[in-house]
Amino acid sequence: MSSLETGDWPSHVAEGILSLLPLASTLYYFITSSIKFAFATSREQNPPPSSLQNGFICLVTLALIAYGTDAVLLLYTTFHQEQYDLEDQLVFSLWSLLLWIALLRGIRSGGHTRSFGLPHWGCWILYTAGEGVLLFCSWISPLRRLNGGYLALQILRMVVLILLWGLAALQRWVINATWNNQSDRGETARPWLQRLLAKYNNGYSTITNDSGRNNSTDGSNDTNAAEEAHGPPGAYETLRSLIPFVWPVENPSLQLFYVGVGLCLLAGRLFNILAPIQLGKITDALKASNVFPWKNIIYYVLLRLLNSSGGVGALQTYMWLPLENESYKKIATAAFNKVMDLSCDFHVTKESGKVYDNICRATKVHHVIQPLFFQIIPMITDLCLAITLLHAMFGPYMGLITATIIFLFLWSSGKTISLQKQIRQEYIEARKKDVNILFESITNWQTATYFNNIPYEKDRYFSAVSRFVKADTSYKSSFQVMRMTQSFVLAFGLLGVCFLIAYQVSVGKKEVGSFVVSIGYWTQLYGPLQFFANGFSSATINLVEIEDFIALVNTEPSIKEKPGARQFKVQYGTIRFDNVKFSYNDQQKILKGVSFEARPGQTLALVGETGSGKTTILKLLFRLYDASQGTIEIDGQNIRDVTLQSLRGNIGVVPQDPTMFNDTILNNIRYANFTATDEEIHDACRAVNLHDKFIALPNGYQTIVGERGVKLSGGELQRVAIARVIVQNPQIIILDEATSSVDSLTEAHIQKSLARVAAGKTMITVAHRLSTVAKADRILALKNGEIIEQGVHEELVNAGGYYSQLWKKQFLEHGDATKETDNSLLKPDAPEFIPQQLVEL
Ligand SMILES: Nc1ncnc2c1ncn2[C@@H]1O[C@H](COP(=O)(O)OP(=O)(O)OP(=O)(O)O)[C@@H](O)[C@H]1O
Repeated sequence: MSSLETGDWPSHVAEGILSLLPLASTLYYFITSSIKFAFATSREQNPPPSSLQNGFICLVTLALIAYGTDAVLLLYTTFHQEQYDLEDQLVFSLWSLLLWIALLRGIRSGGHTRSFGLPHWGCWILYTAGEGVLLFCSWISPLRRLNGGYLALQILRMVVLILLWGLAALQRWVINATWNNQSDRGETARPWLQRLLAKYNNGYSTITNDSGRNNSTDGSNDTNAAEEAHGPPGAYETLRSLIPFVWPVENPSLQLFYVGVGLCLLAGRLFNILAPIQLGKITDALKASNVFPWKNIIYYVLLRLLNSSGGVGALQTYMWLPLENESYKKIATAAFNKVMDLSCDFHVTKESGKVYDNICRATKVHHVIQPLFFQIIPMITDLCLAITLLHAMFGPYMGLITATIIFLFLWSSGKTISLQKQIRQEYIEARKKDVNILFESITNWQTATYFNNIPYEKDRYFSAVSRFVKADTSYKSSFQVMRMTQSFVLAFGLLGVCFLIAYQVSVGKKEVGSFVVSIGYWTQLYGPLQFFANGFSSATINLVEIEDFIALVNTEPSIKEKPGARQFKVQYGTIRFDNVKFSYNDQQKILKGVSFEARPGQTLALVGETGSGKTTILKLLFRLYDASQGTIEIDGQNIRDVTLQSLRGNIGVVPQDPTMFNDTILNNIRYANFTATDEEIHDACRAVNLHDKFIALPNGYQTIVGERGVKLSGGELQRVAIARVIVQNPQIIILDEATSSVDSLTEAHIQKSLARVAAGKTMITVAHRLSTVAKADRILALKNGEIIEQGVHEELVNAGGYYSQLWKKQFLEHGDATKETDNSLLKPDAPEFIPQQLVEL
């Protein structure tokens, strides 16, 4: 091979390619694989069929061998034939060898996030073009004519590249055909969110099918299997879902802040380039003469100041703060609103601790965005600039050393990051468990105490904390291992750089200032590289946490309003159930075709053995669930066609187990109607026999009722719940065992008051104590989800059927139950109460 001579343009072109091709390809590969690593999508995770993958591996290995042999031949020629002008070719071969090792590694890890794609194809394009031009130059230029061995290797590389293209085309064709053959394109083409939600189905989220019913139990195994096969959604998809929470769409001035942050980052990069050059100038000036380079020193210090946290750093933080706060506000409210909007099925399966933990972690979304903006993007820019500058200023060997160190660094960091991701997942699981047990045990303190299980709860929490601490330790240890490895790699690189520049200075090729400049750039590389792994890993790791939040906000409530749902207009309050069927899950049918009508001014009672479906009927009426078949109408309006807000606003519910906010009695009752006056609330409490009791308390109506109302007795809680409904004054009233914890005397009083409140309204009441419903206008007796008898009390007792059996049983157990409803049992001086609303009527 001939040395290059001036005036021979093919030689110049070849020289340029030899020096720029590996550099350009490395930069390209570095940038695209970093992006791909972070933003890998599920679809790209499909590995190519293994036979094709093996083909790629063989071809790339062949190219590797060609570059390796080329390098060995060049080294041999350099040292044995003492031909020292082959530096360009040698660096080209060694650098290419390094790059192709990285390409081979990427292909071998196919099937994971770094499966080959854009980074590889881009490099192949560059190399095909570069090697093609090199071959052409060798052919037309006598100065570049290659001897046999080199020519054979160059042709071999060209052939390998052409075959790679052929194989790549085949791979595209095979994969497209495979995808098209997956008739419904199965899980691969399914939006990642659905797959993600499917993953959470077992936990707390639901997916609605066409009928709007929860199908969380069906097919979860299938979706999990698919999830395993295709992996979790890519970070790109997660980040894309975050955009609405991070980008201030409706606030252009905040958008400008983003631009400002970007400009600060750019300025930072510029100062990073200028500072070492300035330092080199100072060193050269000091060495050259006795002149005091004060101007250079001031420029240098100024550059350092501008690039510190007191310069653009401060401005950047100042502009970032409102952006961070804005995204916090959006995320916190989005998560809370979503949890509040989700349907009953979510709330009965959720684990409060996990949901709470999830929302708390989601509000830290800026921990993902921050490293991305402040570390990863500047770091990639810094590294690219550093390689280019070092290569341009100190020659190809310097470029080769830098590239080698960066490859080694990325490889070792990549290994630990993927290991960490798994450890972090375990860490998150352990923390969720820990928080959940904490929540559960504290909430269920009473149960734990009644069953003397406080030591058990303590043990349970201790185990959870221990597991968390163990996971935390392995997580932090993995960080240390990563940092140590990185430090070794960087120290190794520094040694190479120092030797190289010191040699160049010692033989007079470079000025002393160059040594300072090179070390300056190298140390600048050191910082961003270390941040790279930390920032990158914390960003990718935080993304794992953010996925939970994304899953939550994308969970669809199973009970949804129809588009264009009307306002519910209650006229009379006629309720009609027509052949209603329902089940909570596929295993058990709860309602098997229930039909009835409740008319205004009437009280309809639902009785029957426990678990027969009474409460379920009330839940369907309130649209906590949707019937799987049949219709429910109120005044001729299907409850599915009206807005939830307007429907629920017209129905007053006293649930089986009412709960209160940890607030005053007054506020708890006013919760049902924020416009209610104190007097109306007092009247409602008189109706449930509580007024005297409340005013006798030291703080009267201002007494705090404790968490969930624990400071009130069961009977008092039920009565406050009835008072709420009285204050709400709805047209339809639902009472589910509303007076089960109340003594007979008080119950009789409440019944009397309720009868007045319910005048002209529709009331559905569920009761086990049949005396409570004996005076109902119609009684429906339920058994196994079916209405087996209906009529008024006397009819049903005389019929001698199911109701009659229940009645007799209670009669035998408790004596003449009817007597309990006898008004004579009321205190002779019991005040006759007429609620305010009735007075107005
Ligand atoms: N969220 C749920 N998920 C699954 N099954 C449920 C759910 N809620 C209730 N069930 C089941 O549905 C059946 C009917 O429950 P429902 O509460 O309607 O009975 P009930 O007649 O009101 O009983 P009780 O008189 O004891 O209150 C029961 O077997 C119950 O276990």
